[in-house]
Amino acid sequence: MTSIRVRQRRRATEEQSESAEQTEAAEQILPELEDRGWLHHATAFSHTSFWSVARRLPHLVREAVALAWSTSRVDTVASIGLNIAAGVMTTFGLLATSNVLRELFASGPTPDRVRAAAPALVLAALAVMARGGLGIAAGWAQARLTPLINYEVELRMFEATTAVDLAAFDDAGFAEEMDRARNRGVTEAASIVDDTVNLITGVVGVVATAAAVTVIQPVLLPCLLLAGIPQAVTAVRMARRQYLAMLARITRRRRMWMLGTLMANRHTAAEVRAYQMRGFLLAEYRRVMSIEARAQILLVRAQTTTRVLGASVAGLASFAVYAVLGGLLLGGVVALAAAATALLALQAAHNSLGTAVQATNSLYEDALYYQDFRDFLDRARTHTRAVGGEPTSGFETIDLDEVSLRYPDTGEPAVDRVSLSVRKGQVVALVGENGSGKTTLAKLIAGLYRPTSGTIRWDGVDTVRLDPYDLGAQVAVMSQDWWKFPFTAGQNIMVGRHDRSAGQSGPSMVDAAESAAAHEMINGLPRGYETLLDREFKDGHDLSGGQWQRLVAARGLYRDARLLICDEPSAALDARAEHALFQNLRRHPDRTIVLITHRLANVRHADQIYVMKHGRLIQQGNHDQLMAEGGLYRELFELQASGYLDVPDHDGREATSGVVQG
Ligand SMILES: Nc1ncnc2c1ncn2[C@@H]1O[C@H](COP(=O)(O)OP(=O)(O)OP(=O)(O)O)[C@@H](O)[C@H]1O
Repeated sequence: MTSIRVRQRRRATEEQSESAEQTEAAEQILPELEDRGWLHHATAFSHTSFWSVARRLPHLVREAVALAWSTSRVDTVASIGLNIAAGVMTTFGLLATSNVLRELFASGPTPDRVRAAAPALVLAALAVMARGGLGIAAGWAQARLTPLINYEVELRMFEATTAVDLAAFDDAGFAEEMDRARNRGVTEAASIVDDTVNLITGVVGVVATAAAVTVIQPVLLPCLLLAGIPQAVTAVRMARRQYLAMLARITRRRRMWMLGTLMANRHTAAEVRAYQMRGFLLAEYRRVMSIEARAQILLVRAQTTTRVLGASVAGLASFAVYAVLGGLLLGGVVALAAAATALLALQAAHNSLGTAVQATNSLYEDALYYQDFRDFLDRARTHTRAVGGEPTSGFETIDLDEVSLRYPDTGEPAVDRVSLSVRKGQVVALVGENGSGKTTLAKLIAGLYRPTSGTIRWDGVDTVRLDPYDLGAQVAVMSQDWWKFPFTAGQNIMVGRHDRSAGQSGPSMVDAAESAAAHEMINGLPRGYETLLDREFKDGHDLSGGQWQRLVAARGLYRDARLLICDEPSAALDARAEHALFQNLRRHPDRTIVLITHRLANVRHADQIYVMKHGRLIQQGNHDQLMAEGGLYRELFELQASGYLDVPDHDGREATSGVVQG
């Protein structure tokens, strides 16, 4: 027992010192944790001042109504119309109440006064009932709108995120805006409609009460306004503070979210354990969390101060209103019945004003978030290629002329003034050391990136002028960093050309899987092609890295495109699967292959090999020419071949792997 306790104590002490050390280390090595949110949002502050939002209020209301209208006309009309009708009932109710009080405060025997007040009493009761019923019906229509709007806006969001150019995702600002738009912007769309309907309800209530008060005694009207001002100012100030704090905190929150994902994720679980990263990650999380908690506490303190000030001023204003009313009563300006109704009206107005102020406040705050969503859509539009352009159904030659690409916020171009030609039916290889720009160049050829300078032409036509959809349809990319799509095995292949029509040519799903040495493997799965490939779902299954890569190859082949980009297509494949894949990637008159691989045996028979270094093309030719020429290609090839020299194959022949053959 004692030894267990000693061990536990020792472990706790070790954990503490470990965590303290790691916190210290994390503070030293992670300068990116500095709060840089302000930098990305320098422009966002232009739309957070009170007046800029106030000016936009009518526009926001219009936008909210338009959004609701486009989602459900009936519910929009019902939400607004029924609330207005409820407001009219409020006026009727107050006027009827005023009549009741006037009759009751009149002189004469009590039974006569009660009898005289009875019709007005019935009217007042009916008005109250009607107002209640209309309010409930309006609430129902309003509640029906919410889910419809949510789906509509989410759809707009994903229409934008899937349409933008790949390059947009290399821009940190874009990713951050997308997060903001997704996290709050989308959800606030339904809220701004809700807020708008509530605002209309509140305003109608105030107008209805004001109308009743004007009829009863116009002198009391300014009292209504006086009572509401402090309430409104406080609410608006608090909303703005909250939003500004949110902007300042967003970088930290993203960091926390990312750390949280690393710590609670099946995909990272093995590495986190293998490298014993737990302490490091927890210390990191604790560090960001403590900064975040401090920021939240500061916000709450500032908001409480604002609230205390607002409540004090509101108390004084109420006192002033009652004093004015008392003075008017004593001065004989208003009658007792009118004063009593005015008190009821003030109470009703206070409630309606409360609703309107609260709704304006929420609208103000939600609109700031919703604006993020709108800003994101605008920004996404600038990253989206225009639809249309010259149609294309293939190419004889693709020419790159002095093509460069520099990623955002980077010093050196990843691809630097590269000129080359790729002809239909050729097998072209891109070779070079890590980071030399092969993948970037392949993505340029595939049209996934647009060059920052230089031109890419398909049969002499600048690709900028070609229809991007048509162009994309001619290209298949077996990417180096593929994603494990959580679909069935069959769907994982079919998404390669999910829109293939019945009459369209191309290999069947099984043919594609066979060509990529994936068919047997898929058949061995519990439900064959129907097996769901995600362990996070019931009956889900996972594959090994090499099995996944076979599936990725099958998807690329199923796409049956004119231009096939293979970026390290066999990095995870065993020798047999690699051989089978390269047998199927053999030369085809209608298909051009751009192959990137570090296994140089696979490029020996390529028609043209381009050697890259630091983004530049430094050598080109076929294998024999490049070997004869000497230089980087020969150096890399010989280095790799030397690994096999002492291991002749069992027939004593020269060792080669499955290569792209003619
Ligand atoms: N999305 C990106 N944003 C910024 N820089 C990038 C991005 N992708 C790649 N780079 C940089 O561009 C350069 C070329 O990268 P690329 O992936 O094209 O090289 P590669 O030759 O394919 O490397 P490897 O053999 O390791 O796959 C590298 O310096 C890399 O750090």
